[in-house]
Amino acid sequence: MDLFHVLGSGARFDKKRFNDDISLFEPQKQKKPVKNVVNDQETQASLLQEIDFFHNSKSAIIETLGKKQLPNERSTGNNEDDTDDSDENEGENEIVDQDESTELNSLNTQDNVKKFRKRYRIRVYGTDIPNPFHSFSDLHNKYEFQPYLCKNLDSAGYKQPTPIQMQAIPIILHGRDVMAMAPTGSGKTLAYILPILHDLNSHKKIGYRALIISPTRELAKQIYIEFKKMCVGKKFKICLLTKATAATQAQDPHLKQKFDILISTPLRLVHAISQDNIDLKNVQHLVLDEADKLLELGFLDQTDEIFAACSNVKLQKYLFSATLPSGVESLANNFMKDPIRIVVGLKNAATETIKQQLIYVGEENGKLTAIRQMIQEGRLKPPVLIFVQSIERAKELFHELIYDGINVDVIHAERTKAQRDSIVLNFRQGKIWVLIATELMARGIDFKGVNLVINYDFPQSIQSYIHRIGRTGRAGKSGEAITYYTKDDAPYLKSIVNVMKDSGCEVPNWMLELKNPSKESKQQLRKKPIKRKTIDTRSNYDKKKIKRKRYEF
Ligand SMILES: Nc1ncnc2c1ncn2[C@@H]1O[C@H](COP(=O)(O)OP(=O)(O)OP(=O)(O)O)[C@@H](O)[C@H]1O
Repeated sequence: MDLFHVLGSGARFDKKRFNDDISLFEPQKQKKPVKNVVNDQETQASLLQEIDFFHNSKSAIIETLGKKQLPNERSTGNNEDDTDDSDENEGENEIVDQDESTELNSLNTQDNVKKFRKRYRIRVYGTDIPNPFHSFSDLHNKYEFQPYLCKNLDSAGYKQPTPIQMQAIPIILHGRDVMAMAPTGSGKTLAYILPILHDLNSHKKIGYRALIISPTRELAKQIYIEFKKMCVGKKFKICLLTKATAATQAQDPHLKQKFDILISTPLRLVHAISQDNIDLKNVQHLVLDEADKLLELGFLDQTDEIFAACSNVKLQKYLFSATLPSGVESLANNFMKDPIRIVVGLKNAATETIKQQLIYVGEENGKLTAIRQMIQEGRLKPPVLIFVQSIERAKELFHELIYDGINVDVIHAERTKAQRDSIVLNFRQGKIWVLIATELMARGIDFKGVNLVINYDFPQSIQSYIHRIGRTGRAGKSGEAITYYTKDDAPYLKSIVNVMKDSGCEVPNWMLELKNPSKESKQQLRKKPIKRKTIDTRSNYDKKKIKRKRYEF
């Protein structure tokens, strides 16, 4: 049976209309190369030069500096840069001539290091900053990475490090705290996994030595899988803290010593700490993935408790996110030790491979009309992620779209864990074409092939916008994001317009001339979403008719 039939069972499809999409799920056909959304050739060439981190380009092997000459590799100067936020994005578009690249890759002078960073749009702030590295083979040559790591990188198809990896890995290896901000889908996970595994060296029976905190269990699971992938050939013991694994460790105190790495959400971990089921005193590496989320009011107390439980004097802390607002950075400075800040690309900006659009839909029901039009015209190219602002609205939208003959599902915090796991898996495998989601799915989740993100409901903050649309356009691929707005959303439009402009999207002049929303109104929106009309476009007669029809089958 062809894969399309298996995946589409139970749904009504117009095979003619969705012919292009069906071919996506046919394994025997070679996928067409993804077209870059940037049309202008010159812009495309320069963008590719900057953002093509995932390209399998030929790399000049860095000159081997012999065995661990760690101190000599550092920059000699102090703060390479230390401007306030408004100036941080200046000079972003300067690109280093490609001819210079081979020379730069040797990174043997501070001038080359500076140019190298500029080329990869890496900015660093702090004192005594270690140099970046250029290719994964440098990790073996310079830092004596064990062969199993190089082998696993190769098996995963990771040929070239991404800019955040180039800079964060050496900094962590030099024992420093890090605050790292890099675009969505740019490989931040691997940027901390590799140096942690290298430093842990091998399995030891002394209890947890690395701890990774993630705001959602879906992301925690994804991180766990990535760790596992990089550990093949090594006997590290990794624990993804769940109700079940916490209970087992509670029953058998010896298990506390068995694991090297712990991955958890804050609430689950705080509960385990309070029950005395987890001992974090040997933790040397603490990662806050999606750090700005974990340092928001809702999570702050829990994060604080976790910090208190990590009492090892040698503890290194790492904050990673695509967005780190200035307030969060100041807060972080209070608990980090002489941290180095890394910013890749523009600060708090969207990934440049995403084509972003703002669409005015008038009233609330204009949104469904717009989606239905896309379905009818065959423009809704799966896989598609649709974000709404509440669980209630996710359910409502699901009950509308389920009757539109598309393979749709919905994910939110009220679904059971088993349902959530199976939805994520089915969406990854292409069994679900359109997934309606709440903010739960906005951060970190790596669905590689998402073609389109629709912000059905206007996001409540810039950070939310950047993370939501960042579910597409990952790992150098192109993607599309559409944000619907109504009259009620109009006062906040300019915030999104600014992000679009900064990430190189074309924006009409009238939008650029809009007024920025005030700080107060932004704060208000962040706290409370706009009140919206229920999503319900069908008459009772239609609903009964549809129900009857389904019953007849
Ligand atoms: N060096 C590399 N070469 C090729 N692909 C890579 C490399 N590093 C990571 N990837 C892939 O890039 C994708 C995105 O990585 P990751 O999920 O770590 O992004 P991220 O920066 O954490 O994004 P987000 O901010 O959305 O959490 C993943 O599919 C990962 O496997």
